[in-house]
Amino acid sequence: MQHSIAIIGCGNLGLSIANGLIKTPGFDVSSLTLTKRKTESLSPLKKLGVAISSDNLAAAESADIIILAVKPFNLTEVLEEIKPAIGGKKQTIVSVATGVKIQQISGILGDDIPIFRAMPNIAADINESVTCICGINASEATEAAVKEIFNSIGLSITINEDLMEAATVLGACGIAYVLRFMRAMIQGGIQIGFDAKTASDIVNQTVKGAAEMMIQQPIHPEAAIDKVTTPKGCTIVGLNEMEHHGFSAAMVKGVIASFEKITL
Ligand SMILES: NC(=O)C1=CN([C@@H]2O[C@H](COP(=O)(O)OP(=O)(O)OC[C@H]3O[C@@H](n4cnc5c(N)ncnc54)[C@H](OP(=O)(O)O)[C@@H]3O)[C@@H](O)[C@H]2O)C=CC1
Ligand SMILES: O=C(O)[C@@H]1CCC=N1
Repeated sequence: MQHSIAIIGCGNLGLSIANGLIKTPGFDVSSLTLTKRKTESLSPLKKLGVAISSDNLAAAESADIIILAVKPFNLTEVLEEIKPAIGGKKQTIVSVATGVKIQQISGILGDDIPIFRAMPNIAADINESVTCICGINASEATEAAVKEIFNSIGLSITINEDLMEAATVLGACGIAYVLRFMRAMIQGGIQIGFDAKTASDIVNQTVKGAAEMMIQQPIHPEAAIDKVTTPKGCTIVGLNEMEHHGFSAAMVKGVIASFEKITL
């Protein structure tokens, strides 16, 4: 039986998760409730049969699995608001809030509640997220149900909670890093002669091909790069010029800066 799911705080990420769930073959849209305070932006989903509400407590009461997708600074008030609904039928809580520990959530809701942290990214919208997950107090069946949700919107990976901030950087911030890289490559493509649309088409498929190749043939990226870099050729000249300008160093330093922003 499909679990009923409430997504509380349906903004950028919550909506991506909702869209991914709705696109999942066999997903029963009537099992999904989405909340936010101003619900107008969710009206297209209402037409699909999804329940839309600004009543977090009622949404929590009616759901088996409650995904909390508000900003970290809104989480405490939302937890206090839904607390009366939690505990009786032992709903499962899944927080995607950056940097908020399970202990902070159980401190409000209770020590015996199944609580997960999940870190998806906005590619959930097209069922291509990666979602790192950790949790407490969950039965095998409950954990399987949570993983089923995130596997339906991409790939889920179970990790220890102490890696959750690193997972946020690599998977959730990571999609923005990749998009910035793509933008730069498109800009380069325009400078050497393509119109923006053609440059984007070439870059999109090139990045998709590189990612798909690493997924299907998981070798070290540098081993694949060796296959492209003709001695004295144009690829190595371009790569070396990028490194002279700090390409890899900039990426590593950016990853660390994001990590420090969450952890320090
Ligand atoms: N964006 C991303 O790529 C990622 C975000 N995250 C995390 O996900 C969470 C959401 O981020 P994001 O989607 O970007 O943020 P958004 O601001 O886009 O979404 C949060 C939503 O919560 C709603 N909201 C605020 N207060 C309440 C409330 N009391 N009750 C119900 N809804 C409320 C807001 O809508 P309204 O004002 O109408 O209520 C808003 O649309 C954050 O904790 C973030 O750290 C994690 C990974 C990736
Ligand atoms: O930038 C942020 O704070 C959130 C967390 C990961 C993605 N967006």
